[in-house]
Amino acid sequence: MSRLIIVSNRVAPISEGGMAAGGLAVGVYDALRETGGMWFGWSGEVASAAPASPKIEERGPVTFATVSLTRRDYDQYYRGFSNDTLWPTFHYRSDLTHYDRHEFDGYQRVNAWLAHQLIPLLRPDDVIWVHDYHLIPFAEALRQEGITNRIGFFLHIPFPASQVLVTVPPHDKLMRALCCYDLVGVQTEPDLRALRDYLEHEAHGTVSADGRVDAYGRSLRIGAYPIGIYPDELAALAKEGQDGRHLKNLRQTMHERRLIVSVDRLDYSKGLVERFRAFEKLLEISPNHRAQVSFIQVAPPTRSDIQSYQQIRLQLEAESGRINGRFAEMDWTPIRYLHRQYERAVLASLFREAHVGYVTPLRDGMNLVAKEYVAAQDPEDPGVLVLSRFAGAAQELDGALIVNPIDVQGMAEALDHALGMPLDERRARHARMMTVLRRNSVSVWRDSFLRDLRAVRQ
Ligand SMILES: O=P(O)(O)OC[C@H]1O[C@H](O[C@H]2O[C@H](CO)[C@@H](O)[C@H](O)[C@H]2O)[C@H](O)[C@@H](O)[C@@H]1O
Ligand SMILES: O=c1ccn([C@@H]2O[C@H](COP(=O)(O)OP(=O)(O)O)[C@@H](O)[C@H]2O)c(=O)[nH]1
Repeated sequence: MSRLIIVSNRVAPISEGGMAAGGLAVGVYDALRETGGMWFGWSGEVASAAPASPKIEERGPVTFATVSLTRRDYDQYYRGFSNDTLWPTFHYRSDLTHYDRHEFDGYQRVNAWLAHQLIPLLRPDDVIWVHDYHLIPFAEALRQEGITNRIGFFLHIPFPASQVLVTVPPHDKLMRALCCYDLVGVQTEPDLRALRDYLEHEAHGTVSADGRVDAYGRSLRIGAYPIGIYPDELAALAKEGQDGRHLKNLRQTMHERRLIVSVDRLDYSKGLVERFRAFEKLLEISPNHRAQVSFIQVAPPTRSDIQSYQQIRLQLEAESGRINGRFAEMDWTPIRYLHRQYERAVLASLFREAHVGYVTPLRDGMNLVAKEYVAAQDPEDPGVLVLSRFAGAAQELDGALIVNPIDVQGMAEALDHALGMPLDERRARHARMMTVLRRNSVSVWRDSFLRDLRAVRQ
């Protein structure tokens, strides 16, 4: 079998037990540790000069090849065009999008430089799988250097509607570059419909019913491949943590109260402010929950050098302070807002302890937390997932209470419904979702994408 080369901007921490840095790193690492192969990407470091070649480290069956970025590259490629232009637009927040042509030039330059760094490590039959919006031009850059290997691309974030995508000034260049891949995967059917729409109506290409595309003079395939988790591993992790220090401390402070839990990077796409207001609304409309329910929001910092992320942090701090000031009692704090990162094992046990998993992004490619919450539950006495219809996970998790994340009243009612749901119904919903999670595990995601990629030129 040919070697697998994974390319992504964010690479999982190399040290054992290191912190996960978001869903891409978690999902890709789970997929790669079974097959083995090489993972190439940014080391997460900003250095004064670009390295001459990647740093190579072995960890079990995975070889990590990482490079640092210069400050200019980081500013233009990562902070600028990737996270201040593409991220907000692809999450339908054109109001937060900034565009600077120099940043786009930097984005292309860094893609070409990264491709150049990878080339000496490649073998002719390697299969290359590139991940996410930071690296749309990566295959084009490899092709320009004569690389003919199979190259696939997976987009972890939503693919936006054409009329939103065309607000990015160089949308045509981006989509032309995207068509240099052999296979382009997105998370869900709605993402696939949006991609197909752009290719047919903006690029004037053709797309067949089974996903064959002819556009910009190139032939490729497109498909939907929802990323998953290992639900049984996660369940075991959650169970193991039940006697751990974190949970013991938590139980002592809860005094038998019910628990609602949310975990998200502190990102404006995650709908945190509306979520806090819906919890406030719950306390307003159902006074019986006052002093009986606590809400824990874990929200580790992310991309904090971007203004829109600084603003969401200030807004959330103000909201949690205001709501706690309004409802708190001497021995009860309604919202516990934790602006820090936790290990996945700790989160898994916290999920199992929670009566409600409260996952309400305004837009999200998938949202692995929603899947992890379900997997962590005790099947005999499971909690209830309240899930935004705009998370990719909502396409699969039909046992959740599906909400519109801007409908504060609707979310408060869903929380009330979840807190009062009878055991039989909770068990039935949970069992249904576990079946889906097992069927669409992370290995199924990896294997179906790679099967299609290996088949493209046969
Ligand atoms: O690398 P960062 O800038 O620190 O951000 C973390 C990651 O965030 C995004 O994750 C996405 O991938 C998940 C797994 O497929 C998916 O569940 C989630 O909906 C996405 O938001 C981003 O796409 C990654 O590139 C980042 O590494
Ligand atoms: O403090 C934290 C917060 C999150 N996560 C993990 O980071 C991933 C977040 O992925 P998701 O798809 O939900 O969102 P993303 O951050 O990728 O947008 C999940 O596996 C979480 O368990 C973690 O390990 N520690």
